[in-house]
Amino acid sequence: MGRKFFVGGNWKMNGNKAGIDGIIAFLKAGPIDPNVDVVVGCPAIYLDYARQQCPDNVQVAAQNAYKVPSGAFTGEISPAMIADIGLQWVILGHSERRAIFGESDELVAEKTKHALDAGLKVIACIGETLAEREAGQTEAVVFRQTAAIAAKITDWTNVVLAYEPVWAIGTGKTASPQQAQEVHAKLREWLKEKVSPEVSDSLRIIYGGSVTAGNAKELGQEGDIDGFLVGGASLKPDFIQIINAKQ
Ligand SMILES: O=C(COP(=O)(O)O)NO
Repeated sequence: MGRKFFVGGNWKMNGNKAGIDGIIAFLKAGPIDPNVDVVVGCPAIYLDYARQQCPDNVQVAAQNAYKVPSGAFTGEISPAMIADIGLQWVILGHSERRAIFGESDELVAEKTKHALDAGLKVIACIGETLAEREAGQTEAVVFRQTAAIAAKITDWTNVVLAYEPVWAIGTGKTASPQQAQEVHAKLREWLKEKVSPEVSDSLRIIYGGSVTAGNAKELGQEGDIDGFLVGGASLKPDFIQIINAKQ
C-alpha cells in the first residue's frame, strides 16, 4: 500500500495578510511530520503572498481554477497562472463550488483534466448531501462524481481524491471513522474495477468534514483514510496536531 499521508488545509474565503502571517508562523514552528504531504488552500488574492512566506515543507494551493489557459472569463484564474507564480496544487470541485456556484460533475471533470494537463496537482473533491445520504444514495453520488473525472483523465498520479460529506462540512458533525472508512473502501473498490488495481492501490483518498485535533487520530487509523482536507481547524495552531495525527 505505502500511500504517503496527505493533509490539506482549506482556508476558504477567510483571512487577510495579518491572519496569513499568523498561520504561517505556526506552520513554521511546527513541528511537521516529514512523512506527511502538507498543502494549504489559500484565497486567490493572497496566493503569491502566502507562497513567499510558506516554509518549504508546506505547499500553497489555489482553491479553484477554470478549464482553459486564458480568455474572456472575468474573475476567473487559470492553472497556467497558478503555475506561473510557482505553485503546484489546486483544489477543484469543492462542495461549495458545486452547491453555491453551480459547478457540475462535468465542469469539475473538465477543470481537473485541464489542471493536470497544465502540470498542476489536483485535490479533487466529492461528497454527498445529507438528503442524498438519508435517501441511501451516498455510493451512487460519489461513484457518479468520480466517474465524471475518470471519463476525462487517464493519469491519476497527480490527483488526491477528497471525500467530504457535505453534511459534515462546517457543522461539527464529523463522519464517524466507520462511516468515512466505509465510503473510502467503496471508492477504492470502484477505482479497482473501473480504473485499475494500481490506481486503486496508490491513489490517496482523504477525508474532509469537521476534522479536528480531537478526532484526527482515530480517523487516521482507518486503512483507507490517507489524510484529511481541513477547513476551520486549518486556520488555527491545532492544525499541526492534525498534520501529525499518524505519529
Ligand atoms: O470544506 C472542508 C471541511 O471544512 P471543515 O473542516 O470546516 O468542516 N474542507 O475542504
